[in-house]
Amino acid sequence: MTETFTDWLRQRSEPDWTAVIGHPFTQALFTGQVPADSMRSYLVQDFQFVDDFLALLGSGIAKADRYSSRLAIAGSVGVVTSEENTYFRRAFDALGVGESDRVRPELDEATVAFRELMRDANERGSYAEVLTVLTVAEWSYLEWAVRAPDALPDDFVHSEWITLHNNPDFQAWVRWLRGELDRVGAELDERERARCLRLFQQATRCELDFFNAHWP
Ligand SMILES: Cc1ncc(CO)c(N)n1
Repeated sequence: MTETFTDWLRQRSEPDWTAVIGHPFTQALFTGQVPADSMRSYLVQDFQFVDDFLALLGSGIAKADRYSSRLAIAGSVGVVTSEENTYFRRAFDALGVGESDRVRPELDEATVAFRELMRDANERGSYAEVLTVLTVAEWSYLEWAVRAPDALPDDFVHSEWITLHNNPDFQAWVRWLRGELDRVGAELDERERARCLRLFQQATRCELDFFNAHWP
């Protein structure tokens, strides 16, 4: 038996996990058929998600048990604050998103739930628990994005959201996150492993609710 900790977590988060990575929102994204209103509301909410996600990456850097791990997480901070940040700016310009919706939009229920989960992990979670939430967010996004066909939609708002989550660097980052959680998970006792599982399941549910909130 060579089931890794992250495989174990994912398998026990079905059927939600599979519902996330094959969500109709992502299928429509592949053909550029997410209606502009849905794409706008999704990205406005996601920009707020990314703010808390960035804070959680900071928490991971602080809690990591070694320098090489801090470096790996810091590399991802670089992407979120550069490529991904400029994507949001350009997409908001293209979609006509006003200043207040960029800075302080009214938050959906799904965004609030995810925010609370991330803030809790940030403030009270162990390194393993922080990694668990980061892993769900990144691994699930890689898994839907790798399902994209070779021919991407013309509109960069759609196509770049796919390629941001399906490129060699992002694949390597997710591979690192899983390996790191497998490494740290091997040291956990049963109670701590169970806490990670509950968090993994809750975060997966949050991902599903997040897509559902922007899909009819
Ligand atoms: C809701 C959500 N989950 C995961 C990601 C990937 O970090 C994202 N951008 N948004």
